[in-house]
Amino acid sequence: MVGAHQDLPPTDGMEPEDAKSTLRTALREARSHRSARRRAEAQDALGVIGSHLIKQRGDEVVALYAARPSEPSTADLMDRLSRAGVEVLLPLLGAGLARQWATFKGLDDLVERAPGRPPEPSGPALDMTEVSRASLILVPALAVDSAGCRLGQGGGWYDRVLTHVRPDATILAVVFQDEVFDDVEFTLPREPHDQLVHGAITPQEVITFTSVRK
Ligand SMILES: Nc1nc2c(c(=O)[nH]1)N(C=O)[C@@H](CNc1ccc(C(=O)N[C@@H](CCC(=O)O)C(=O)O)cc1)CN2
Ligand SMILES: Nc1ncnc2c1ncn2[C@@H]1O[C@H](COP(=O)(O)OP(=O)(O)OP(=O)(O)O)[C@@H](O)[C@H]1O
Repeated sequence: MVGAHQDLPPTDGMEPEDAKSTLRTALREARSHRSARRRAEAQDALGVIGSHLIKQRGDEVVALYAARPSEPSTADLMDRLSRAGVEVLLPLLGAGLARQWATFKGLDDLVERAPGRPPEPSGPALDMTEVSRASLILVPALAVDSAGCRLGQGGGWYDRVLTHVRPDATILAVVFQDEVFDDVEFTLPREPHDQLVHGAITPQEVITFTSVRK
């Protein structure tokens, strides 16, 4: 089910790159208005929904991300998963924006290397191809549509990394509920390099996009 979504500015006739940039500005602006209380509630709810899903699926290795303050917080989910013995892989950017992973070892181990950068685990660094060990990949996104198109932060980090997932892995975008769009009403701009996702997880529900084939 795809419910009510937020209103976005018109992007008709724009090149996909420009349309993406216009939409990112609007979506980031909307995120900046979420109160601390709503963010905390979303963190708890995502922890409950995500850990239930993963227990049900029986995933042993899950790729996730450590959230920046404006993103749906995965702190509770990472903590629950690692306590349940699930290996959680997190992006490790290092000094540059390297595409590597490292295993989550606890919330205390995460460090924000510079203001605005995602918190990172201490390592050791694992090659980006290690994502092929994960049966579930939860990716950050600003928005997603029901055709599986995901709008990210614009660095192309995930588009490159997702080329290494195993063919039977499930990829879900992590978004707030009003960032899920029904593609009949609104399609996100798509470029040839964009990797499709199979569904979305929000603090309210897990949504499977039936039209996206593995
Ligand atoms: N939590 C999280 N981790 C992620 C991603 C993401 O979207 N979210 N990525 C998805 O691709 C990759 C890297 N994304 C990055 C996103 C921002 C900056 C960064 O340093 N941004 C700004 C600060 C802007 C701000 O204040 O908001 C900077 O350049 O200073 C670096 C990497 C991998 N890890
Ligand atoms: N597989 C790829 N190989 C080379 N360049 C790529 C690849 N995927 C994406 N890029 C480049 O990365 C840039 C950003 O892509 P895009 O706007 O789709 O990012 P995004 O998916 O929103 O960001 P992110 O994945 O970091 O959240 C583009 O300029 C694109 O050319």
